[in-house]
Amino acid sequence: MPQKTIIVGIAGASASGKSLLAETLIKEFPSEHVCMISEDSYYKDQSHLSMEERVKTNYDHPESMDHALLLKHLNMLKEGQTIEVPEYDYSIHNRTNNTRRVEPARVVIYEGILLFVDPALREAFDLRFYMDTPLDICLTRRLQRDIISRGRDMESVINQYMETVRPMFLQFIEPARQHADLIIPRGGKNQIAIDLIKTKIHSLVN
Ligand SMILES: Nc1ncnc2c1ncn2[C@@H]1O[C@H](COP(=O)(O)OP(=O)(O)O)[C@@H](O)[C@H]1O
Ligand SMILES: Nc1ccn([C@@H]2O[C@H](COP(=O)(O)O)[C@@H](O)[C@H]2O)c(=O)n1
Repeated sequence: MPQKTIIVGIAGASASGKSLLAETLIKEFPSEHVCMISEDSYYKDQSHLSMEERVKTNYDHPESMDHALLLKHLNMLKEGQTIEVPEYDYSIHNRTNNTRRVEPARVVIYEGILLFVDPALREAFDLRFYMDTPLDICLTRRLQRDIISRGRDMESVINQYMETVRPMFLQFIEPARQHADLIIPRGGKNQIAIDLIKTKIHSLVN
């Protein structure tokens, strides 16, 4: 009988530590059995827009995501098929022409801000985790990260935060925490949460 694929979803505010938790979990399992996919890879294609227009997109609204493609790929992985995940480049606010090949794995960990908003998508996860990190810490981390790694300056990060990131967090992301199976405080370095999740995933896999 083919082995079941366990699909894990990690949601929470931007820079709340979702990627760090996913990366930490991956290290806890043999690499060939676990893979990680970021919801950000599924931002809608914006090739038809100018750079000036792309900057104005609300990247924290569910409409900015191609969740239909994400769900299609998720189901393909469940069926044992290989997928080509779009590669995203934050500096051009768009997908590149490249894709990343992801082979079927025993455990697939998705991380993203809006994973639990759409009912059809959130139901696809076997386990749902929500990172409960205070917003001031998220903003501080986001400022550092976006300036160092995503080609932004302080003014643009703060403007975007006030105009879309914070309002969309309050409207969509925070209300969706009610759908999580486990709320994780103190971010991706919470060793007790990591141990609990590891044990649960092991019990589902074996
Ligand atoms: N518990 C933590 N303590 C210190 N730094 C952290 C912690 N969690 C995340 N970070 C740092 O904050 C930044 C954002 O974390 P990340 O995991 O990328 O967030 P997300 O995926 O939720 O956007 C990264 O630079 C990461 O190294
Ligand atoms: N072109 C883009 C696309 C996305 N963002 C921001 O990324 C955040 C989600 O990614 P995390 O790793 O922080 O979870 C989201 O809050 C978007 O505002 C962007 O700035 N530019």
